[in-house]
Amino acid sequence: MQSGEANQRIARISAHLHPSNHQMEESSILKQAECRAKGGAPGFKVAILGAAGGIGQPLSLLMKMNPLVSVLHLYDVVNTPGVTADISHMDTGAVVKGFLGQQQLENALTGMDLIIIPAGVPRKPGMTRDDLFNINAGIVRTLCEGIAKCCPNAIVNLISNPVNSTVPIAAEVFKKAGTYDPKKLLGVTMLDVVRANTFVAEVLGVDPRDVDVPVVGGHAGVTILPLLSQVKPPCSFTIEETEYLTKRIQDGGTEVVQAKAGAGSATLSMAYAAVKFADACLRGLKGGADIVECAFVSSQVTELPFFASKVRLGRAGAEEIYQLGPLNEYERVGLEKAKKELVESIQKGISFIRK
Ligand SMILES: NC(=O)c1ccc[n+]([C@@H]2O[C@H](COP(=O)([O-])OP(=O)(O)OC[C@H]3O[C@@H](n4cnc5c(N)ncnc54)[C@H](O)[C@@H]3O)[C@@H](O)[C@H]2O)c1
Ligand SMILES: O=C(O)C[C@H](O)C(=O)O
Repeated sequence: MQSGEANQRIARISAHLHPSNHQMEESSILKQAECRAKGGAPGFKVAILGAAGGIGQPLSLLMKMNPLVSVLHLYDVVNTPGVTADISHMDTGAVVKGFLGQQQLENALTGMDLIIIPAGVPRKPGMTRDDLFNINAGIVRTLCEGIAKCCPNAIVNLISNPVNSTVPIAAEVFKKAGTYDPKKLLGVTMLDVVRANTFVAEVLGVDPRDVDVPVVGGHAGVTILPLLSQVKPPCSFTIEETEYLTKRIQDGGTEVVQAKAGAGSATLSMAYAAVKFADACLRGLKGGADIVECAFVSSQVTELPFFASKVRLGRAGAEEIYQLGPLNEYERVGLEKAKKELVESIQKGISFIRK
């Protein structure tokens, strides 16, 4: 080998092993990923925005393991070189590519089928999710402006809190850009369902994988409304069990925030829930039948413009939104409380963009 050629090779390997933030675009990691992506296995292209965070990292890991994903774009304003280098070594099919900072957002988004957004600050003890509004509303707006421009047909899974307001914010951004498709904007409430399945299974003494609890309304405190009268397999609860379960499911996020004592909110169970939901969206995109999950979507199930309920996921996104079904008296009272808070959170999100 000529010495010039050898030096170039060494330089390439060195860039691969030690990509600095500034080298993100040029590093050989990304060049290799591009090469493989061209000839890669068929599958969906997924971007995670906020990929270096507490949720973002385990979510990126789990999406790299998903056989439906062929290309995985990891975007954040910090630390994506390290996360990308690390995850790209996993011997699974998806080709991983990292993007750092606002100037690389458009490249991160272009061509994507599904965007998952866990970007934003988490709660500390004593805070409500609404206390995150001032910071996270602006982050979600910027990211959604990018989506409207670069991948207006992508399905969006929005995790950033307060979901009851960030989903209306995203809808308004898309409306303003003329790209809004209500079927494709889904607020992720899957963690409430995951928790509800777990806690109900504990009370019943059964395997949580055999339990299905619909959780409707929204994603904050009393807006989280588990429909315990509709649990599958059919079962009944005493009033004490109903009160215990409803409160535990509604306060599940706070339980984790307090246990983490200032170090953030749920990340690992959230990454699990986000992947469960994203996988359902991808199976829907692929044309799978009978894929039904709960999500916070544009809705006519109640008089509110957005509401979480069971939706059927298909090629177009949330293709069908199911009615709530028969509620008992306890749930009817809970529904009224949920709607009272939801209407304000939704309006706050809408006003943030329309103001
Ligand atoms: N929907 C749910 O069920 C649910 C569950 C848990 C957490 N959350 C919410 O998810 C969000 C993230 O939580 P976390 O624990 O991962 O927080 P985190 O602080 O650990 O990570 C957030 C990441 O977002 C990144 N970020 C900040 N601004 C950004 C921008 N403009 N563009 C791209 N990335 C940006 C940060 O750099 C960071 O890496 C919080 O708002 C939290 O409340 C929602
Ligand atoms: O509770 C939080 O702040 C995070 C998230 O919404 C959750 O439910 O865990």
